[in-house]
Amino acid sequence: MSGSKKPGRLVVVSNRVALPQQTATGGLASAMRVAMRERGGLWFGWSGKIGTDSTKVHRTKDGSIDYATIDLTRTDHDEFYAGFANRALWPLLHYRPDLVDYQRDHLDGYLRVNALFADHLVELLKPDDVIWVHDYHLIPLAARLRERGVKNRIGFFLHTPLPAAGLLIGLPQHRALFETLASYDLIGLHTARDLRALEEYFLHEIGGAMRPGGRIRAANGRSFRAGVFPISIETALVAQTAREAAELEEITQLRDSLQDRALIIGVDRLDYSKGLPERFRAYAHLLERASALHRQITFLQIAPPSRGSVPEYRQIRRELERLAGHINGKYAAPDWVPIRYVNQSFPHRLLTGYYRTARVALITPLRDGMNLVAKEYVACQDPKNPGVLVLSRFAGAADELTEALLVNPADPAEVANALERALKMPLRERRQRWRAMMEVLEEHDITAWCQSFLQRLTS
Ligand SMILES: O=P(O)(O)OC[C@H]1O[C@H](O[C@H]2O[C@H](CO)[C@@H](O)[C@H](O)[C@H]2O)[C@H](O)[C@@H](O)[C@@H]1O
Ligand SMILES: O=c1ccn([C@@H]2O[C@H](COP(=O)(O)OP(=O)(O)O)[C@@H](O)[C@H]2O)c(=O)[nH]1
Repeated sequence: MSGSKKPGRLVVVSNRVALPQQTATGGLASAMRVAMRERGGLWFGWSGKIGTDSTKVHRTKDGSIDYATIDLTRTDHDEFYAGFANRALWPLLHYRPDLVDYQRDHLDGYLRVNALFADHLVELLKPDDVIWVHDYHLIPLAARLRERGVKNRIGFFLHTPLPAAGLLIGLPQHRALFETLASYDLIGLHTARDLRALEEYFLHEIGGAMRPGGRIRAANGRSFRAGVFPISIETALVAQTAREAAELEEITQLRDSLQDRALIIGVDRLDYSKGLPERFRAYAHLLERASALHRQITFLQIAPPSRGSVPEYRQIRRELERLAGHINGKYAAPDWVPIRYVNQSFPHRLLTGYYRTARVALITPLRDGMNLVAKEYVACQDPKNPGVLVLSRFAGAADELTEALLVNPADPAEVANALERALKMPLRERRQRWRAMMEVLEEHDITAWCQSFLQRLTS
């Protein structure tokens, strides 16, 4: 697209859509809501509802964003979302082949819903629209659109990690699925490791070839580009919201309830990829080892339930209830509860105040595409007295937030050591580390992310 030509309308397509007035507890929805607000355009996806008619498109508008959503039938929801996307692809992409439950009818449902999305989209598209498809739910969407004659630029962003080819090939029918990525013009990933995995897969499993300018040519002759685009947050606004949130009644209540104890915070969807049982065990390890810290600290874990129709998610919920009960039973005193475990989601504004109140954020996923909570925590700190981020080296965010205390989440002793170090860290070191991370987030915010992807897609 030439520099002087007005860019075409942006059409974002994702399974999860952040509809107006909804709390968006996932990173994709919260990030794309901000990106869409700035640029405007059409956002197409699932309404979040199960209905009997998926042929009807619901339209609504919020400022410059036009929303078009469809309900999913019970069968489509179970096979596409709860089935193939979240019981086969999600564990595979998060390095958990042991949890992959591949079922042929789930794959059929996944392909059917992708075709359904394509059927709806062709009715909504204009010739100069720039289409940006998001995440593992919609890998074959560009191929289905191309079959229907769509010639527009189509980009794809994968919000999860991408594991090495050796793992990807364990998925039955992997080639038929992943080869369709070649129908996109540009594929975005969070980290260099994810990009290497994509290249390796196409070169060694699909029989593709690298072309000048980082292009990858697939076996069918189509070529596409791929690049690293780490997603981010609206840094300045998040920081401002946190400053203002300090005055909210809920934040005062939290502060009063702490009685000068240092707050450690974790905020994660209740997902096995987030390493919550390992985190609870690491905290217990610290309590066991450092009795001087008893009554001095409080760990608040916010964990809104997620994907409750998938059995592994119900199981992790039971496991955490048991662990939290066990740890509190063992270490609590009449006037102190070591873990506050809350299965509820909170509006973003309130979260920013919680982050600012916390001396430490304990964010230890076993694998995570990015982890926006880590970035939000940093942006919310008081520059004069910032808290410390303890972060899993397996979150995409660790590639940029190198001044966090980086840990292997599977090692309770290592996490407990980092936690203790964070709690005792002198102000000077806290400030140095925070400043370095904040500079990264100020330069690479969500606007920069969105612009860099779309500029590459349209150039
Ligand atoms: O839509 P749900 O099934 O309720 O799940 C919520 C979202 O979870 C995942 O989020 C990812 O995207 C974030 C932003 O890029 C990233 O920081 C995080 O590491 C990822 O886990 C999922 O990829 C989304 O599709 C879901 O909407
Ligand atoms: O109660 C909650 C819990 C989480 N979030 C938001 O949900 C997003 C989670 O994104 P992240 O990338 O950390 O993980 P994901 O859930 O997408 O895997 C962040 O913007 C959080 O602020 C929220 O608004 N309320």
